[in-house]
Amino acid sequence: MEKLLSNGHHESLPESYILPVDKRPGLIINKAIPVIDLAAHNHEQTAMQILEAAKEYGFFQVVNHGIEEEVIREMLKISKEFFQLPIEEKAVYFSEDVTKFPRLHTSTTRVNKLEKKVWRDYFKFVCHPVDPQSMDQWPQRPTGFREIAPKYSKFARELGLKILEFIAQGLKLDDNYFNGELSDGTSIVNINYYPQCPDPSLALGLLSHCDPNLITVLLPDDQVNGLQVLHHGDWISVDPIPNAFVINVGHQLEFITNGILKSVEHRAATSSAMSRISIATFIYPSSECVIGPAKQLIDENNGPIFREFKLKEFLSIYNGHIGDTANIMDAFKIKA
Ligand SMILES: O=C(O)CCC(=O)C(=O)O
Ligand SMILES: [Fe+2]
Repeated sequence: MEKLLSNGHHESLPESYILPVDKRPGLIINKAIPVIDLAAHNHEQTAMQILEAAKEYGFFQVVNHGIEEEVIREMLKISKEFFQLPIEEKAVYFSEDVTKFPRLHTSTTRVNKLEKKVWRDYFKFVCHPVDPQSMDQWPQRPTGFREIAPKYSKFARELGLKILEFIAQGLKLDDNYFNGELSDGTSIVNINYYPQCPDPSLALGLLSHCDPNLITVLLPDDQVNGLQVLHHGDWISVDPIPNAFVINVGHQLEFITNGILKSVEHRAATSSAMSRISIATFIYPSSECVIGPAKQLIDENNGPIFREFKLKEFLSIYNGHIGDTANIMDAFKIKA
């Protein structure tokens, strides 16, 4: 079993985590992603705010989203406690098989062509559809994991679907446009754990990437920041707002909106003072559905810029070009 970071003691940064100079976290620009109040009365205005943020930044935070604070607090708590379990207890979830869920893993050199590691352990599980039989493979410890994790992820997924409804309204599509097969694939929750890092200036918790799915609902640690988003060539840091969620556009939403919404590069920096948790809920289209620009967004002045495909084809290209967004998008562009 590859050594988990979360059970090690790290006095200095091992060579295998030291990134080449151009990949290291550098200058951060003092800008912020938009914050959107989901309880505001004027729904049409909220839809427009979401649309503008998703076009300009590919990212925004949402407040007054309706998910109870207690659920959020408990999910962050059990997530931290999970990574603090003794290695023997966690080892049963560790697997090299990427198709296995739930699955615990750490960074590997395999995931990027740099042959460098990133400062992160993670635990992944499927939150939709929930198969009651597979639940007995879920962690029994920390206490409450089996109750809190499904409850939290159901709410997080519903929040994602609600945002998709606003996006559909903003784009003048049918309100239910994203319901059904476009959002009904396997949803995955990824609990990221970034231990205290001996030298955050030389390493990253996650390299720059865009998410492969439709839309992501991210609960960042409320104690320490780490998420950074690329905006017109500048890296900006997302400062956590207690109880807020960060929403980001995945590759599939960029394809379906014919490039109107942007899937934007982001990464996770580490901290020398504290470990950090983030919990990402990824909503995916179903594996059978044909993905491509919405017909309603195409006219004689706006031709389709992406071709149609199925998720399996996308994922094989995405996984073969991890972090190389230009090449991934290019594989689906219609050439003039
Ligand atoms: O840790 C974070 O804030 C970012 C996580 C992320 O980008 C991901 O899991 O895809
Ligand atoms: Fe991501």
